[in-house]
Amino acid sequence: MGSQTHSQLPIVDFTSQNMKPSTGTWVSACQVVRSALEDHGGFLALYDKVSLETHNSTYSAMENFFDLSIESKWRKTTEKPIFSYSGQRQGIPLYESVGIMNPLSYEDCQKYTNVVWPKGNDLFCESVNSYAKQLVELDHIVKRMVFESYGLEMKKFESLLESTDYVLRGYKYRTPQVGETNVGVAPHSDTALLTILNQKVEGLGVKLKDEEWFEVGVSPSLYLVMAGDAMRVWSNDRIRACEHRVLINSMIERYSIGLLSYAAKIMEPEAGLVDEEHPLRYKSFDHYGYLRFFLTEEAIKSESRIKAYCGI
Ligand SMILES: O=C(O)CCC(=O)C(=O)O
Ligand SMILES: [Fe+2]
Repeated sequence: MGSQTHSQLPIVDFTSQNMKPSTGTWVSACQVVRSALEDHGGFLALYDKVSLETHNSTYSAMENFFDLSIESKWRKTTEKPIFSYSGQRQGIPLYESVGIMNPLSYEDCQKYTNVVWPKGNDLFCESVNSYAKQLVELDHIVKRMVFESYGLEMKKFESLLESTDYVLRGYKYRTPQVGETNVGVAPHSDTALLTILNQKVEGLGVKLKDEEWFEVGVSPSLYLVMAGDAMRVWSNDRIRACEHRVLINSMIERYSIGLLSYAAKIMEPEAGLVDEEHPLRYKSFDHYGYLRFFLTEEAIKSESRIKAYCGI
């Protein structure tokens, strides 16, 4: 028996009453969040502000969506270069995902719902809107903690939040047939600033700093918070983009839900994170330009898509 200990993904408890700015709990959590993002690109969050009712109704609403006909799922719901629906993709036959742009706006949820369900679907519309509103607070807290831990001004944090677009994503994986791959999604990093994921069925793994895979648990109040390529640019490579993957090993369909954030305006690497030790690594960054670039041949051939797009 070896005495080798594997590293773990840090877990931060946001349910504590003491998790308020300026408290000791908050200040130490800021350090844990920053080191976890720098080391692994992510961490686990315990967060109980998404009610069980909203959690359950949003998963049901997502199941409802994935049960639709292929034609309904492929209806165009946004002009942005964001996958409104993705499925039947080469190499990942088990995977499907749906994205609702601007889920914090009830009106936009309604517009989305009316395109997909011309007769309406109040459960879908209300659930995704409530889910996003209850979860976005965690996104704000984490970003605030990142700004605080680097000693950056709060007005910079506020201006980042003001120019953020959100997408709520649902994921579904069917079980593999005999002889079929169990890879739900191959290892990758997300293009987003931050992705906050909850899974209803296990399968999500994170590649830690030491190259070990860490399996994320299942609970309505457990979220994986991950930095994406855009956070790497913003932080001038201080923060890693979290490498993750999904394996389907259970005999039931897997569902998960994520809240992803994107920079709505051209973003520069944060000036306060550029110094002699950390020279400027990226040019200015157009997030939607990056999403358009992402599936080009040049991007696919490159060693690192983000470096190929705006690296120095
Ligand atoms: O299914 C999940 O939980 C994550 C899926 C994923 O990583 C992706 O589509 O980018
Ligand atoms: Fe991902």
